[in-house]
Amino acid sequence: MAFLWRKMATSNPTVAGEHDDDAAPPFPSLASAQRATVPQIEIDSNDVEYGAQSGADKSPVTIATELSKTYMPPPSPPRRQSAVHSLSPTSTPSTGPASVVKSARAPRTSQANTTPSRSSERPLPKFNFSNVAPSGQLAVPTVTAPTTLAQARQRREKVALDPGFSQLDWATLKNSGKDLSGRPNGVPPARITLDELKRHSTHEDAWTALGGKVYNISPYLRYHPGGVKELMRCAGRDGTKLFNLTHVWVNYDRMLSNCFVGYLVPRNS
Ligand code: HEM
Repeated sequence: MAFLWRKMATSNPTVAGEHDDDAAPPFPSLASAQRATVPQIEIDSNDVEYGAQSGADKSPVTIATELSKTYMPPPSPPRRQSAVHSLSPTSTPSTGPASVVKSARAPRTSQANTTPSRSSERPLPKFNFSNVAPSGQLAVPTVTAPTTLAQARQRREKVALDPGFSQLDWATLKNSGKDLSGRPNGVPPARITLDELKRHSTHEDAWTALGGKVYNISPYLRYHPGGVKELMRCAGRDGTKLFNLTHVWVNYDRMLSNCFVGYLVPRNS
């Protein structure tokens, strides 16, 4: 190794010019600080081996290559021209911070026209129409019309209640504590037969039996979300089955507590 250095460092330029094999590598230069710091170790060339190959047998090109590997040139200073800068091909590179910010700005329209990566020039992604209905609308499940009378009856009709007759209004009226049963004050709940029940089947005087209890439903008629007509279907009779078929989840006993008239009893009791 040292032999090679000595050979290169002390070689006569004239001779080197004549014998290019002895030319020093272009870097570092002969007067460089790197060369000055290289330890000068006196080693006989016969003691130096590069693997199985002796240093004396190596070509100058190989030697220069290996030396340049040992002492690589310092990296070049980082350039201020970033990748963002390449978006603006006409701007000149600068090293100041302000220029960095400037170079990071989006290109002007005239300049951007020369940039092929603009989103407006990119081809639109292909849309998959397989999940679109033939009509052009999204294939959302549609509501099918009832096919049987039973289905039509099961579908509930929305009834527009008159102002002041909402469920909240009914709750307010009920919670007022007013007796809505129609019974004279102080009269205890009656024992009502089916014959008696049948005699109360008009809008102004409508009774129905639900779960063995008879209620005066006339005050509730206009509050019923299902409408007066539907509610009147159970007037003057036992409406338990019809009620449960319609909306078994409704707590009728609490809703109609003020409308309680009496208990339904067998005909001959
Ligand atoms: C006196 C007993 C009854 C009471 C206290 C009552 C009360 C109610 C209440 C609170 C609702 C709203 C429930 C909900 O939307 O989930 C309702 C809805 C309804 N009720 Fe009644 N109901 C009675 C009897 C009946 C009867 C006998 C029928 C007819 C057979 C009927 C037909 C309906 C219908 C069709 C709706 C649906 C209204 C809608 O969805 O807008 N109800 N009822």
